Amino acid sequence: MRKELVLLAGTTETKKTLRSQLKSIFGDVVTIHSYAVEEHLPKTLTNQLIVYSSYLIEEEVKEIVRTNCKVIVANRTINYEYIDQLLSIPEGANVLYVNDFLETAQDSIRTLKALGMNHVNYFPYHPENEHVPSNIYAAITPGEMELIPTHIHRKINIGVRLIDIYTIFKIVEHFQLPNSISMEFADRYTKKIIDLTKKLSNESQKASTLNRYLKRVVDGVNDGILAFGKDGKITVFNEELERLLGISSRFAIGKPLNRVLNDLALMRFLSRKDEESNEYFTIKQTPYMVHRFFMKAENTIVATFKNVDETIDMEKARRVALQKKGYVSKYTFASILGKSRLIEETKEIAFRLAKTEAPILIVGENGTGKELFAHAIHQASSRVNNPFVAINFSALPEDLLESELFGYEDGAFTGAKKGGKKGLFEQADGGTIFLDEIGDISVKLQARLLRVLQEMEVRKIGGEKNIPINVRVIAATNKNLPDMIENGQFREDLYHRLKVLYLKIPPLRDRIDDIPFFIQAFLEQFSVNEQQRILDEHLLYFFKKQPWKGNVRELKNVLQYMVAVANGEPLREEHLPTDFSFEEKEKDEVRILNPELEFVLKGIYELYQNNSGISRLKLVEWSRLHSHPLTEQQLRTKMSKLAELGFISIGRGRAGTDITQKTVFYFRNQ
Ligand SMILES: Nc1ncnc2c1ncn2[C@@H]1O[C@H](COP(=O)(O)OP(=O)(O)OP(=O)(O)O)[C@@H](O)[C@H]1O
Repeated sequence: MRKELVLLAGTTETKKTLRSQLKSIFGDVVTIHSYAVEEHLPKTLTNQLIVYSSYLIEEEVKEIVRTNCKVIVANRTINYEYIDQLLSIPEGANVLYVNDFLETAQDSIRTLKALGMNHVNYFPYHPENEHVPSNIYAAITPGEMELIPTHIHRKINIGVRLIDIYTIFKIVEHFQLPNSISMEFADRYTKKIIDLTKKLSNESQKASTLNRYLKRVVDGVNDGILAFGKDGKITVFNEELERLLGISSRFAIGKPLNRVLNDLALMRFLSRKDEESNEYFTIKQTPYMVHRFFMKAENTIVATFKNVDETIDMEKARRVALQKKGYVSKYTFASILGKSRLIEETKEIAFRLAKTEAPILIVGENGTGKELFAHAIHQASSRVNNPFVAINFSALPEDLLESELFGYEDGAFTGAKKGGKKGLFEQADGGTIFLDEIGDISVKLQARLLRVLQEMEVRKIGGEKNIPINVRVIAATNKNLPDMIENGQFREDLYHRLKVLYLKIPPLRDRIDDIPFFIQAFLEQFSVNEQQRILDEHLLYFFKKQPWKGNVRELKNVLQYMVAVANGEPLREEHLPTDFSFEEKEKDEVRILNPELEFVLKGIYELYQNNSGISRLKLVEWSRLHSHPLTEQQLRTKMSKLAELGFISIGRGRAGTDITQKTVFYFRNQ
């Protein structure tokens, strides 16, 4: 399963740094392609997750980023690892902040101030800015050392600003990455923050504002965080830990661990000598995963406490809520039966399409399994943990469809539910919406649907604001949409929006090799005893000859019917449904057969039933035995007539002569 992300940055330096940051977080789970505007850009980017290093990039790349891409504009933050250098600048000094654009320089100054680094006066500087205030103590820059005016000697490189934790979470959410990745990242992030806290803990009074800021960050983390030195004295004890242990940080900080904690097992675990380990502990009836690691440089042990129930519950609650609404996909590729080359190929293609984000149009006759494929595609996609919402356009009246799809605001129309209603598009957010029987949708609704797909936004009926949505669209139809476009019944622009990717499900008659598998599977499901589980050869042969206009569904229904009427007996021809789609038509044609032809056909049918192979020589013999000898030549003429009437097929060479289902019906009805 390939997850890909395209990083677009302004400069090579930013590209490199952010790329390595992303790589360190996502490892091999997400493939990262990165480009810098100052180098070269790809021609177009379609259907991808794009991360802009800054909103300033947008203008420069908008020509190449297609609307079907999902764009995340990264929030950037000061690289914590370098920040302590700023503390060496004396209070009240003038500092030039150097960057390639005025906006990024101003932006960074804002971040620094927000971090509490406001003990100096900042002046933004970029290459087109001629004016450099006098009395500049130092120039700081996020990696743009060569842009610093030459007369300034004190240069501080604070490194390229990194992508912040919230942006990372957005990426994690987009790919629906497993919980463990976000947890691991949060842990690493926590570790960095603690690292910095430690670094600063011995700094002068000037650092106190920064420490206060960091305390806010450490406190804001959802896990309990504890740090203590080699001497056993606690140095970090965040708010979450206060809450979960019921001990105040004021009491804990500065005290030896054994005076604060009274859980012996936990104490022993925390004081272990190994570098890193995990263990579960129950604290006040709540299970926690405690992750402990050693920070060598600081000679400090750090432990994070994660509430296991909460993490699992959150995921469970989400799934239960989806299940309650029925918004989950039920089938995987394993549920799609069949061993024929055609179905194997179709599954293979579908599996590959599942890995992309683009809309898919599934085309196939009734009952071929289009819905089954839509479910399986969702299951194999990165959206598997999000809703799968299906709507059938042929099942609901027009006005209901509109409110179902888009929702409505309170009081949008008479009878509208109080408080309004979320539409299916909104409910499917983050997941997949399956638009079944798309060929049955009215022209008016087509226009509305088109707008939603173009903008990826919905507006509720009676609503005023557009709600952005993130859904993958899978549509299906048994209609010939190009013909409908020709006749003005279907919008061509909508067709192209839906048919970015295309999947054709073959009719059952084109994959008759699958019929025995289906029979076996369906009989296993329906039959009441062992003997019903095996279909006799003649019936199997007959089944293989059917045109199966209703495809797998029809086959399934026929078998279910036969089991019901057979009353526990083995299945026989007589149990076939009487209204079997083409039976009536066949009967009418059968009546025109003259006795001479019927005699020959009877011979052919008997040979077929005896499984002895059908040849003219055998028929000569058979006719003699039945007191009506015919010559080979006579048989040739009559057999061609029978073939013409569709009772038999005359193959060349080894293929030999065979009967058709018409013959089966002919004798069954006598
Ligand atoms: N390859 C398959 N393996 C197992 N069951 C199948 C397969 N194909 C179809 N079916 C079964 O046949 C029935 C019809 O399938 P499905 O509803 O997916 O078809 P469809 O093409 O969406 O039909 P329609 O166009 O009539 O809505 C279902 O009961 C489904 O389980």
